[in-house]
Amino acid sequence: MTSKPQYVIIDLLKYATNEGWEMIKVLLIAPYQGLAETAKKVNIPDDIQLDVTIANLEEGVRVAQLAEKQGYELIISRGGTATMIQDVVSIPVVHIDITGYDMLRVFTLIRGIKKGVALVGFANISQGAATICNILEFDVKMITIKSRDEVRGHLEKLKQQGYSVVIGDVITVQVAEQVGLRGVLITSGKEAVTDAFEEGKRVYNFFRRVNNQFYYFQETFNSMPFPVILLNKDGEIIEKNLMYEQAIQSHEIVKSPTISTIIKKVLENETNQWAELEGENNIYEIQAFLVSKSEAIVGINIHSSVLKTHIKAVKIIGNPVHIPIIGESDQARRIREAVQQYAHMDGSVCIIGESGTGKYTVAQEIHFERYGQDAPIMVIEGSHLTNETSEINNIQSKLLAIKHGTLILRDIDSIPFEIQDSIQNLLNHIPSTMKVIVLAKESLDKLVYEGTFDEILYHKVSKYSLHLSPLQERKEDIGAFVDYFLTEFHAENGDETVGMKQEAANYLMQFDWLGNLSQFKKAVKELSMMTTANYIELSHVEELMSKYERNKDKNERISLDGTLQEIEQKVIKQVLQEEGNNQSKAATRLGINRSTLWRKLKQ
Ligand SMILES: Nc1ncnc2c1ncn2[C@@H]1O[C@H](COP(=O)(O)OP(=O)(O)OP(=O)(O)O)[C@@H](O)[C@H]1O
Repeated sequence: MTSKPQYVIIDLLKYATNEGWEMIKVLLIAPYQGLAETAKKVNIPDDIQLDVTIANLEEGVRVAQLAEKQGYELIISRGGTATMIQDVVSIPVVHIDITGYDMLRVFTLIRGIKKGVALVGFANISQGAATICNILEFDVKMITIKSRDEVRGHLEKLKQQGYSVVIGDVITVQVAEQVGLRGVLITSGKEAVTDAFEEGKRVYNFFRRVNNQFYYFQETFNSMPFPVILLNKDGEIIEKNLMYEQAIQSHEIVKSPTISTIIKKVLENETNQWAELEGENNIYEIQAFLVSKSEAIVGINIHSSVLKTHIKAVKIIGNPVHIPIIGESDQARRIREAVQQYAHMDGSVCIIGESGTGKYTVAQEIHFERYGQDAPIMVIEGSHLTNETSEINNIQSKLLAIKHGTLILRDIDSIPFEIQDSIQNLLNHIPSTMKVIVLAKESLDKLVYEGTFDEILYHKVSKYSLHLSPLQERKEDIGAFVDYFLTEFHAENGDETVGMKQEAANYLMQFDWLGNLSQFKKAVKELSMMTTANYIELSHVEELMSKYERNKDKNERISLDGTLQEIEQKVIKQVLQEEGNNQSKAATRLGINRSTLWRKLKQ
């Protein structure tokens, strides 16, 4: 036995048989010369193309790494060399076991030596050996090691105790020779090598099946038509698909604080999460899902990205929030009741009201009552929809991905007639678990009557309806809205303004607020900015409202739509209104006499 096996690469002995067969390319790395010789003598299965090389421990590892690169599909080796190899290669490694025959052989070899024999090896050797020694009544000291580093210490101690022969694996024999003991190697016989070939075939076939599956998953992952990344709990990328590499140049997505929040939420709640994420120039829509709870891995699909300058027709709100329905008016109470009722009923809801009356807010609240934050809201802006089929398809695929949540379709009354058909089709294929809420400024039945709204779509979207009154019909809520909006600005901007004097609020109530809550909220914001003290005073309101009136006067132009007679009617009515219905004054301004004015009014 050579203490340092020579480094023979790969083609030491070649046993290629059965060309053209689907052969498994196997390399046997023999830690000692005799094993290579044994391999020559066994029948190699037809489907194995075997090469044999001799290399021990570190050298064995180097050979194995090279072999993997050269296309070997399976490695067979023995003892510590096999264990070290399996830690560094990603092809299967089969161990040649030490069998009972091998033990018997070695004990028979040394049967003449009656004393001073020890066996040093890992448990797989020492336990079997102990049984055989007992049966044969051999006096052999058994030492079980857990690591090869222990070998030298044990052998030195054995030497001091007068032992002269040590049985063991390659490493034991090598060290024995170095410390001055006689080493006897437990060799592997033909049976063990034959068994290893059979085991190799079994392991290889299993490995190939698993590998194929992994390959299909890898291919699917890579060919997904949208970017996907897998992240660990610290937000580090552990896998990314090709689309991600091609489409997302910068790392703005992973660096965003939204990502760490969403990862935390997915891991805690074990549910999918949606979010919109703002990059430098783009807005990304992302869906996060749990990949592995135990390893804390979260996947992120990036569904779309649009330039910040582009107005989007679709948006997904992943974390809807609760917005209280403010006020003590009958209308406010009625809305609160309706929210409760509609949230727990299936079927579409149509919310109708002038611009800024709070339709979208009420729709969000219905969602929140129904799902809380457990499901997302998909918002479609009807006024931004175009009749591009890709847009409808995009909405459809997102809806299917969401499955569960609320679809809010804003401004349904402004969807062009030619797209209404596609919308109806979209709603027909919507998952039944989605709640549909549509918002309109005009009554849909009126539009159906006028022929500008599809009747089937109308029936589909308005199982229940809710009308919101303009702000001028619920002026008693103005005070509550002022307080609510001031609190909101306080939280957003750290405003010092904490309230409004009663006379200032009373003054606000005198106006019509044709833009309803949207306009009113803007006015309260402007007032809170004008105020340096804690309370908004009457003087602030007067100043702001006179500015509004001046602008209104400038903007109030009569529309030139209609026939000449209709335009004339509009002019007469406007002048009459401005002159406080005083017909003489109006006639003088219009340059006509009173009877002509009267006749024209009757037309
Ligand atoms: N109950 C409420 N509590 C607090 N704020 C509200 C409430 N209702 C409406 N608002 C605020 O008033 C503004 C207009 O509301 P919202 O967008 O819901 O109205 P809308 O009728 O959907 O408007 P539009 O028809 O113009 O789309 C928003 O800024 C919203 O935050």
